[in-house]
Amino acid sequence: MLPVNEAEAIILNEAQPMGVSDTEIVDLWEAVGRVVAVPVTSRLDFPHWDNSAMDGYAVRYADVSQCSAENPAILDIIEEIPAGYAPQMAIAPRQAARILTGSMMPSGADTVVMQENTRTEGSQVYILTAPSQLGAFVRRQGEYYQAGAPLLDRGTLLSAPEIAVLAAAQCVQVSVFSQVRVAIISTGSELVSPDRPLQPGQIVDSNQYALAALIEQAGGVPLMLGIVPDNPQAIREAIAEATQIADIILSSGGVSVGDYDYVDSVLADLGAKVHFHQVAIKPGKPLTFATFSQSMQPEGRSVLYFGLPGNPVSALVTAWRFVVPALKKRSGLATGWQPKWAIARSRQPLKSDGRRETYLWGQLIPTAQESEFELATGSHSSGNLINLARTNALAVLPVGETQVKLGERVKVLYF
Ligand SMILES: Nc1nc2c(c(=O)[nH]1)N[C@H]1C(S)=C(S)[C@@H](COP(=O)(O)OP(=O)(O)OC[C@H]3O[C@@H](n4cnc5c(N)ncnc54)[C@H](O)[C@@H]3O)O[C@H]1N2
Ligand code: MOO
Ligand SMILES: [Mg+2]
Repeated sequence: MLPVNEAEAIILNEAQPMGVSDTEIVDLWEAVGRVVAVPVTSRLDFPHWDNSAMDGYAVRYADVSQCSAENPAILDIIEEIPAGYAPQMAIAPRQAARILTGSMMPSGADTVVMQENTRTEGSQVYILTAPSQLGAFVRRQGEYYQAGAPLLDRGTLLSAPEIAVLAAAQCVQVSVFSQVRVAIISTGSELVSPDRPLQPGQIVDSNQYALAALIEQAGGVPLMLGIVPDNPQAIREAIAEATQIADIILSSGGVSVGDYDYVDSVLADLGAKVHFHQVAIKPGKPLTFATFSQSMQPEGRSVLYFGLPGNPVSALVTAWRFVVPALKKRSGLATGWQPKWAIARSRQPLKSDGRRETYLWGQLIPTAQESEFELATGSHSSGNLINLARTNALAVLPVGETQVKLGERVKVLYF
């Protein structure tokens, strides 16, 4: 059986990032969660002009550098500069302007004295403390960013901080990679959608919803293709349709050794390259990974096919472990697409048969010292999805390791 890290290497090698032909322009307010496709520069310096970092007085350093409370510098206030106002007058020797935080510096002035270090009398200001240096409390034009320099690189994920940067730079439209489209197919003649009454022997198709939610959270667009019965022709049609509309295809069920497990044979029929169909992972051993190369994909990329096992926990665990990193890499992210790992102390003893890399679900709990792992209570059967609720992490026991004792460290995959 293929070790997990080898399966991961095969998948990530096939998950080639989006390229120049997969880009679109979106408005800034629609750009959150998207990935920068064309590096962004701005024509504006940041700050846009010299401005004050304090409420106080704009002065000439030479006038105030020697002053003190006993020997104040006395300056004429010639103008008041509130925020949003362009100064009209130049500051000459022994003059100052009243200035407020963020306001534009007047010409002639080079330093700001904070209000707390001054006293005013009529139209004069007494500077009681010499500024620490020339330029004190002045935010210089271009100090943080100079027009034309790279602002955001290709592959940057746009979240609140990056959106703030783009807004400040007046980039109201941004070129981003298209979102990865992920077709989701549930195979199984026993399945009914959650809105249908359940007949004896039927099972609710929870995988379609679980996987769609996961794809959406990972930044992809789920295309819910519904339930397909265990019938080779129906499965073939569904997969063939999916290859025309999706970058990644997920099916669940029908990949084990049962009489009605048709996914692998249909993939072979459709000319897919099947890279593997079993991985030494628990849960999730019957996992098929294939690629379609004769597709509508630009730049020679292939459509990735994941035949996930039908058991609800197996489907979700294998999607977390293998599908999400592949989707994120495919989406064009330059960094941060890899699985996230932590080391945590286990609050319970953990057990495995040691034969497959074993994933136990629970919660990663950050503490001020060391993170801790709280195992979900109840059965860790791959059919029990009920205790998956409120979990955010999987503790991993490698092949050959049969236990982690209470309080020992364990490697954790977290989301
Ligand atoms: N003789 C063997 N039997 C099984 C093996 C094996 O190695 N030898 N592997 C077991 C393991 S491990 C798993 S996992 C399952 C995987 O089976 P399939 O991928 O073929 O899935 P199905 O047989 O179609 O279904 C399994 C189970 O999951 C339920 N299911 C399926 N789809 C959904 C869905 N969309 N939503 C909710 N639940 C779903 C299905 O009803 C079954 O209960 O095979 C073992 N057997
Ligand atoms: O490994 Mo299966 O995926 O346990 O239930
Ligand atoms: Mg089966």
